[in-house]
Amino acid sequence: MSSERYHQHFTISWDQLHRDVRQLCHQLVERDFKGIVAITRGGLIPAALIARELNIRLIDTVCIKSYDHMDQGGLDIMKGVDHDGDGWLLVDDLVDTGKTARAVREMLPKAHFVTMYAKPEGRPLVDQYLTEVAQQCWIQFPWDMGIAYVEPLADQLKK
Ligand SMILES: O=P(O)(O)OC[C@H]1O[C@H](OP(=O)(O)OP(=O)(O)O)[C@H](O)[C@@H]1O
Ligand SMILES: O=c1[nH]c(=O)c2nc[nH]c2[nH]1
Ligand SMILES: [Mg+2]
Repeated sequence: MSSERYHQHFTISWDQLHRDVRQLCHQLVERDFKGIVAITRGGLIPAALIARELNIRLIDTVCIKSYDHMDQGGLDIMKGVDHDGDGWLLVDDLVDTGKTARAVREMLPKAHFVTMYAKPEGRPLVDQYLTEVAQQCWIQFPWDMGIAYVEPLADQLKK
């Protein structure tokens, strides 16, 4: 699937992400997890912050790739885990079409699956998420951005 389906950007700063993780953790803190399984690479960042909030030290990964920037290709699963997820917290940054989530759910059917952000197509595949984002929005994460100079509007208009 190609990038043409994304018509808007939903930009998330490091501050916003950190606040969102803490908010999601309020809904998780009463539960007792054996550990976290992070879905690389996007899930690693929220997983590290969640681990700090919930005081979890045991962290494993499912290593999987679906997108080349905005273009979705075939799923490439490089590493799985050797259990069904019972008692584990499964973390990804977002669910979009649900293709990644579906594959990981098959591997870990008993895990409690959370994402920070969820688009409508993929939302039914996760147990919990914090914020819903429109399907046509590309979520722009802070690790994919940098601080850059922006020309004053008046100068831009002179061109
Ligand atoms: O619901 P889907 O349509 O499957 O999309 C969601 C997945 O896509 C992104 O990962 P990506 O494959 O881009 O790899 P990355 O985490 O290494 O950036 C994102 O981190 C999710 O894992
Ligand atoms: O950074 C990202 N933003 C998105 O909206 C998205 N959807 C799938 N994969 C994604 N990666
Ligand atoms: Mg990912």
